[in-house]
Amino acid sequence: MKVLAKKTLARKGTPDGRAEDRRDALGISGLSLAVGTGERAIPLLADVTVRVGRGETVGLVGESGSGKSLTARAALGMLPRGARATGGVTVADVDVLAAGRRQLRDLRRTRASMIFQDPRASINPVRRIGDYLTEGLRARGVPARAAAERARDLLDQVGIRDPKGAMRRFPHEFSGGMLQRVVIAGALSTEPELLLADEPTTALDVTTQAEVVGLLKDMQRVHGTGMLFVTHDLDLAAAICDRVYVMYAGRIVEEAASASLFAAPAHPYTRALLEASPSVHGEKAEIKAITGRPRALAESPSGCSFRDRCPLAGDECAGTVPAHRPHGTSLVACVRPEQVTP
Ligand SMILES: Nc1ncnc2c1ncn2[C@@H]1O[C@H](COP(=O)(O)OP(=O)(O)OP(=O)(O)O)[C@@H](O)[C@H]1O
Repeated sequence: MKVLAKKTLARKGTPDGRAEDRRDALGISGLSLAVGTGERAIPLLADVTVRVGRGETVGLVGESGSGKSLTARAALGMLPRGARATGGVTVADVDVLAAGRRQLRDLRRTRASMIFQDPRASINPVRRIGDYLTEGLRARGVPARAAAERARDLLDQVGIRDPKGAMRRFPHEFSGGMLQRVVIAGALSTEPELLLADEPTTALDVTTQAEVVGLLKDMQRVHGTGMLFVTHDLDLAAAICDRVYVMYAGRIVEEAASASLFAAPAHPYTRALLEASPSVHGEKAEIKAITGRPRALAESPSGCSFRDRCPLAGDECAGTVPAHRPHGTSLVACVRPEQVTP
């Protein structure tokens, strides 16, 4: 991992107008990422700023390839091999981009946890659930007996029947939904400040999805953890998050409180996402697919990355990348948001 330059977070401020706060669970500030060098350099993220307050639930939403996972992983210092990063990333009071190996390992063990789409990919299949759950606690110096007691307690909290027996079982003995519950228990075992949930319900059936989302919210509330919830599903994000960041082609294009995002999207891409999704909030006359295909940052057009798919695009969208500006209660990177929400 190579860090080119670090901006001073305290000076930078955040898109929601607050000063960056060292006590935030997560502060990503002006993060840009690229792999390769010289003419072969491929930009992956550009000027991404995301903040998650303590105990807050924040959504990161966009189509496939928009850069959501890269952003979430950067919070743990997990950058693509050979990537160059500029900007700042802090988790609680840890400067992630400047952290050494050991500090990053400690951060991942105790202060920030990540849950992935497929629970089977996060658990070693030949280790017992009890070992998986007590590992982080033991690393924190909790004695074996107390760690086991805490693990059983957590299993109980996430709705696993017979926690004592479950500790002795192996991952293949659980269904996908039950195993994701175990992973959530593991992720919260050390009371981390930050939980990164990367499409945690996408691999589950609809009923189990709802249960796991409900459980995540409950657990997060009880433990006071800040959560970055990564999803391609804007309806789901708006339903469970306090605030949502919408990402397109490696950039944040809109940030808003969930309620206002739904009622008054300010970016044409946000509106297109809403029109393309079957709403959980009632009836929609028609589902409209977004024309064209999603772009990665490296292949996006100059100026506004969305302009080749945008029904409102004009000449002024081609020149420079639109800066974030307030519109209603949103912060939006579009030159004509009043045409999206008059
Ligand atoms: N190591 C890498 N080298 C080159 N390109 C990469 C690398 N890692 C990711 N990318 C590209 O960066 C873009 C963003 O990837 P990312 O995984 O963050 O997308 P995403 O929004 O999470 O999508 P999905 O929902 O499909 O997981 C994609 O176009 C991806 O191909």
